[in-house]
Amino acid sequence: AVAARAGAHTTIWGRDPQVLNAIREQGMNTRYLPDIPLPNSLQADADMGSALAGAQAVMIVVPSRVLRSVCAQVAEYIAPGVPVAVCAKGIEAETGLLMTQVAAQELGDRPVGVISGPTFAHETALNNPTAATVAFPFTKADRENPNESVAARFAVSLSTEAFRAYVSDDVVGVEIGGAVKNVVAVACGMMTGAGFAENTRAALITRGMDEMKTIADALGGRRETVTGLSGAGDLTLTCSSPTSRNMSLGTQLGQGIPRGECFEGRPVVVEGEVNARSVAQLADKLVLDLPICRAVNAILHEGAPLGQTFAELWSRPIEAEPRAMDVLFDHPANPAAIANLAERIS
Ligand SMILES: NC(=O)C1=CN([C@@H]2O[C@H](COP(=O)(O)OP(=O)(O)OC[C@H]3O[C@@H](n4cnc5c(N)ncnc54)[C@H](O)[C@@H]3O)[C@@H](O)[C@H]2O)C=CC1
Ligand SMILES: O=C(CO)COP(=O)(O)O
Repeated sequence: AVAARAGAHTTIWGRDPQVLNAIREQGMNTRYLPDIPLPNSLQADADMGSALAGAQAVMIVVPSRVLRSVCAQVAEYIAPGVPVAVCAKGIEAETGLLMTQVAAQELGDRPVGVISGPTFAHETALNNPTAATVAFPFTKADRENPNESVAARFAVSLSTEAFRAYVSDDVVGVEIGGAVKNVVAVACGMMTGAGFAENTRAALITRGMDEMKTIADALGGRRETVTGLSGAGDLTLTCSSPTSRNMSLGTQLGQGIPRGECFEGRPVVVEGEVNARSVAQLADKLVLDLPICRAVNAILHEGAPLGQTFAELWSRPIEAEPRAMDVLFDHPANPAAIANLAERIS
């Protein structure tokens, strides 16, 4: 919808013919965005071959667990050199690869980048003022003529009076923000569901951002990218709103609702659930200190009790902030404090 509003000839491909018919005939995505009028110029096509015929640019917006298979299909239909922007937020569970790395494996030498930011789908579709970051690797030629870089051309093709796109060359930094903020949002939800409020959430957001910087740094991204739209921006959005599926899952679990009964048993894409495990695996492999992400993984995937795990998180030995202060304190955790807080949470 954003690309069509910006004047690009845009076709959406999908699997559900009913949804595609509704987009074509009623100008509405009746299943995912009911009641939001979409631009008349937006085309919809169930045949990927004809949807992609002559495409000059592609955006892939599917859950992270199916990105690889969708990229493999897309590769059959697009010409060499056609740039692909990945909008999925995640880290592949089996390989630990970022979404652009997965896409690059399937798409050969086509330029691959990412579009990410604080962009709840329904608000974006409503044409509310929204901003996001477009990141592609920059070549020497791009630096000499940035207007012609793939990232800038994507940004221009998406710019409307309400949608503002920023450009970056830090693909890793942008991707880490989008993937890891979901895990932190699950943590924020858990503590909100357990009955705590703004102080707790602000602490988790800030310390979660520190974990995002640690991962970005370890993978070759830039720490300052994490303070931008795709990091701090999306973290703030997702950790502040029940609209977020990640925050909402955490809230339900924090209220003691069993996983199978969350979302009233409906299947809902909660990227942070899968990604908690991917991030914990990365932390093991790269020996990273990521206490919040590890706590979420332990609760979701290792049967750790929510109250005890958060109490242990809060009673860790004191440490420096910022980490760059580079000192270590020797101050053991207090078992009585852990027991007290654990009891209050459960
Ligand atoms: N919904 C949002 O506000 C935002 C979502 N994202 C990211 O976009 C990605 C997709 O999320 P949503 O669109 O919200 O999920 P969704 O569950 O609302 O929709 C996913 C879409 O992917 C399709 N799909 C699922 N499996 C498929 C397959 N094997 N082949 C082809 N299509 C398939 C579904 O039919 C559906 O149309 C996620 O990584 C999410 O984190 C990013 C920014 C905002
Ligand atoms: O990534 C999002 C907004 O930027 C959507 O967040 P949820 O997947 O938690 O709903």
